Amino acid sequence: MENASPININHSQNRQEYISQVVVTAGQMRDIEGRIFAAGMPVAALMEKVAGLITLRIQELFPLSRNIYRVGILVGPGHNGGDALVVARELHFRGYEVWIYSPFSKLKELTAQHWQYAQSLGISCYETLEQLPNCDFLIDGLFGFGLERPLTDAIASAINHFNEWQKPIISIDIPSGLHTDTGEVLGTAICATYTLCLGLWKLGLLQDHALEYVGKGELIDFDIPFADVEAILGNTPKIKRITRKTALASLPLPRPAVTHKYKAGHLLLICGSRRYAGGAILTALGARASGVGMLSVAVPESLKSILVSHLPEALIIGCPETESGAILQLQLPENTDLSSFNAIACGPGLTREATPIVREVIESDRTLVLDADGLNILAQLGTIPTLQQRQAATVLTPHTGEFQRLFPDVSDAKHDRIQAVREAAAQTGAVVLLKGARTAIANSQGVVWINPESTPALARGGSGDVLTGLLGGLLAQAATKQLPIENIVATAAWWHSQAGILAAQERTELGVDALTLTQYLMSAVRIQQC
Ligand SMILES: NC(=O)C1=CN([C@@H]2O[C@H](COP(=O)(O)OP(=O)(O)OC[C@H]3O[C@@H](n4cnc5c(N)ncnc54)[C@H](O)[C@@H]3O)[C@@H](O)[C@H]2O)[C@@H](O)CC1
Ligand SMILES: [K+]
Repeated sequence: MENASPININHSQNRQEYISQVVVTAGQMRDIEGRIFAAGMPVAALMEKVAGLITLRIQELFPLSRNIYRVGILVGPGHNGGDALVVARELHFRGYEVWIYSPFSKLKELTAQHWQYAQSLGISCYETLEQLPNCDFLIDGLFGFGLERPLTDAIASAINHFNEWQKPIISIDIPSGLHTDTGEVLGTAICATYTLCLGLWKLGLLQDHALEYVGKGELIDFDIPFADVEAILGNTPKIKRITRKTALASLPLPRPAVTHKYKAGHLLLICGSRRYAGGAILTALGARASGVGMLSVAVPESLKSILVSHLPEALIIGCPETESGAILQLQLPENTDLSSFNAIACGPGLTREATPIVREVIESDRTLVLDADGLNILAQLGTIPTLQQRQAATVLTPHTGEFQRLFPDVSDAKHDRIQAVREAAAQTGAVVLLKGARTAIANSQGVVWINPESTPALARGGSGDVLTGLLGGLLAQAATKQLPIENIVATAAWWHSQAGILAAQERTELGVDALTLTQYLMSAVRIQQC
């Protein structure tokens, strides 16, 4: 996975990979576009090119060979509307039955010219909703990255009206009504079936609250020169989408021909309580799937036999326990201390009684993953600032609730998850993985990875425990390598999601319990490697 070194974008075979990683804000896109225009590309020519590509994609999605399609085109005042008008004209020439709707009295100059030309071609144009004909699908060119303020009531009710039609909607660049950076709904928004994002992925499309509006997101590459992207984003873009290629690059595959179990990493899991025995098993099964060379699992003594029966290959360490069955004290085998391990993952199922254990692992000099009760205890201890002083990497893996308890004073994680996870990483010096439909991972230098593909099938108890084990196992194996920690965390998030997607394909979204998920981890990687 590229991070420390710049992505080599000078080879054409790398273009697609690079383009699929880059994520931009509205401001960055405007600056990139500004450079292209300043270099001499006419605005109208670029609009023609982009709209031509959109038209081709629409023809693939709704081929005339199958049907005679009637298309409604929604046109806004800016260049998003201009794109839509060029698409309207092209679809009209290709034989689609097209009508245009635009309620705006004032259009940008280029958009107004296209409107006038469309009218001259005899395409029906409407300014009000009342007499609109029926259609088979709609194209949304109301607003793109130029939407900067909440919608007026009139536009909002028009958008609601079209959503109620329940026809497929193809949004150009971004569903109208969404904020390009935060994905926030600015009043109301088009519920798209497809979003054809232009040139580079817009950040808002990767924010959780945008997902129900985006539909299937696709990128339309219109040959933005690398130099212009680099000039605005720098050599290494700070916010990136995890791709298959970047994720596979941080996997410990292939294994060296000559190795032994201790060279393949030694992970210590600290998890479980009498109340939450299952969490310990799931965490350990996640770790098993990582291929880690040696797995030790510290659990309360009363859980030892059940862990042994599920994981005969692991070293199960039974620890003294409290009256209610939480780990009272870490009791490692003779000649072993925390520095004997390459990485430690601590938290699932511990209960909040295990406070001294969490304190102890934070004080260790080992790469540390804190999850679940590990995070709740951390929030109670109020030791977040001390994480900066740790001698090894720390990874925190909160869901939104845990995040809010841990970081009450950072930006609202519900409003802008990317900003929130960045602030949390800067505050702690840790790599922070904020779980969600689009899990986001940040390091303290502001590098962010976003997992662009997942499944709601993973929204189930125990799924996070599997991730913690898997991540711990990958970190233990990477201990001797020079890979950035956030890249390994991104790989774990991607792998976990891919297993969920595969399991959901075979078993439906209802069939992916956490134990089943562990059984799909290996096949998910095997399929992705092919
Ligand atoms: N980035 C690029 O390189 C390209 C961009 N193009 C298109 O251009 C779009 C951006 O164009 P624009 O900058 O003109 O912006 P938009 O078309 O997104 O809309 C901006 C217009 O809407 C108005 N507006 C903003 N908020 C409003 C609100 N709440 N209610 C009513 N009106 C509001 C603004 O005053 C402005 O007139 C992109 O999304 C894309 O579709 C393409 O044409 C060509 C290539
Ligand atoms: K749009």
